[in-house]
Amino acid sequence: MSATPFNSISFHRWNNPKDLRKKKNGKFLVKFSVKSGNPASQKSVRVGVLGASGYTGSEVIRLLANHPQFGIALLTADRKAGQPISSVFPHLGTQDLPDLIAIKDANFSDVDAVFCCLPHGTTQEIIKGLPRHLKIVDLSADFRLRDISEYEEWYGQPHRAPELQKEAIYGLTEVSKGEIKNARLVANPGCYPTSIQLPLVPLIKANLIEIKNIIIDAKSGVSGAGRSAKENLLFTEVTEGINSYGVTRHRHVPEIEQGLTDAARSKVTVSFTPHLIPMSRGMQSTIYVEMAPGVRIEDLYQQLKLSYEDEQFVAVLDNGVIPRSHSVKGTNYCLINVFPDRIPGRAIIISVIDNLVKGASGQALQNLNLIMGFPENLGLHSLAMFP
Ligand SMILES: NC(=O)C1=CN([C@@H]2O[C@H](COP(=O)(O)OP(=O)(O)OC[C@H]3O[C@@H](n4cnc5c(N)ncnc54)[C@H](OP(=O)(O)O)[C@@H]3O)[C@@H](O)[C@H]2O)C=CC1
Ligand SMILES: CC(=O)N[C@@H](CCC(=O)OP(=O)(O)O)C(=O)O
Repeated sequence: MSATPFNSISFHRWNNPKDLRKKKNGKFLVKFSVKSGNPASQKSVRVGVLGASGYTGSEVIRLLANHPQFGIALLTADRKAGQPISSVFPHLGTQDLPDLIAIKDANFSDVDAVFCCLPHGTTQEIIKGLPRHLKIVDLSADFRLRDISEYEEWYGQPHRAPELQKEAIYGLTEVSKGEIKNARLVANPGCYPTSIQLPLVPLIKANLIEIKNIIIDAKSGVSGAGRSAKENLLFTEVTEGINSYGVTRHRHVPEIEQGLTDAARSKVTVSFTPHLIPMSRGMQSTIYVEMAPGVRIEDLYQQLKLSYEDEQFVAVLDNGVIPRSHSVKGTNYCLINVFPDRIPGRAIIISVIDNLVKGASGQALQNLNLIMGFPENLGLHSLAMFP
């Protein structure tokens, strides 16, 4: 186990009422183990996090701190291999966690499942080399597109694991729960596609909106781009401004169209423009649609309410209430609402998520819960950090 900066400090845990009742020489005993967290030895499922030194990997670790069944047995990194996680992410230093190691040095025989939090492109090769007993939730884009020629077109490189692609289940939890439960390899959706498909899929399935002329204007916090250094992500480039990117050709377009086409059973195309905005996390998609003939805004609203009435993590807000990214910060929620456009027959849909939670690590945990046969909400109870 790693040495952390906290070792030298006297840390006290006060969370066990039984211990507070113990007395010695008339004084309460309140000093317990320095480290909290979830050593794998005390949990029923041993989990590895590949890419633990990145944003989504660290978010998986944060969420697992509250998980009653999943313990962390393995953490990997690339450039940061060899370091304790506390030196990469001091906020995780209170957890009793293994040090970061390179994937080539990992022993998977004591691991039941992995979260694969690695860059797309490299992930296919790495997953291809993992032992078959592992359940895998892949957060990258490498197994999301069923058609590998589409992958090659949008990601600019050949698919390196076409056989595994056939096995992968696209993990938009609320839409594919049944398949996810039986999956070995889940392709966790991208953050933009999550925020966009959750409102649109039920409306398209119910034939309430036209499948042409769908316009999506989306905005993401900067953590969406990962932790590695890039010029366009410097503070000076991002602060006090808004930057459109991927205009006309963002790689999430085929993923969004794949999900909407499945819902419509006929080809759907969308106009999609993402933007980088000066906040660390959070995402909003504002979606402009045409309602089908004779459909009213109340019909869209009622359909969404009905579709998600039994879902814990997707909520349709009260009539007229505008979803705000603040309300989902740090949580696995997607908040949605629909509004009548001033132009008759058109509607505006607003959907917000935290890109690192429902858009990545939270949904990944929701999916692994299902794969391992647990309630999907285990470890995902946190409320929003507001403001
Ligand atoms: N950020 C987000 O909001 C979302 C991200 N995703 C996807 O999730 C994946 C991870 O994203 P994110 O956490 O943001 O990325 P980061 O760049 O923050 O982290 C990448 C991680 O992968 C490791 N790594 C990089 N290259 C290699 C390699 N060749 N071999 C082994 N390990 C490697 C890094 O190690 P080291 O630090 O040591 O270099 C680091 O731990 C990506 O595919 C991303 O597209 C999906 C949805 C949302
Ligand atoms: C702000 C930002 O740069 N966001 C990323 C998307 C994050 C995500 O969902 O990435 P994956 O599809 O790789 O999983 C982007 O636009 O490429």
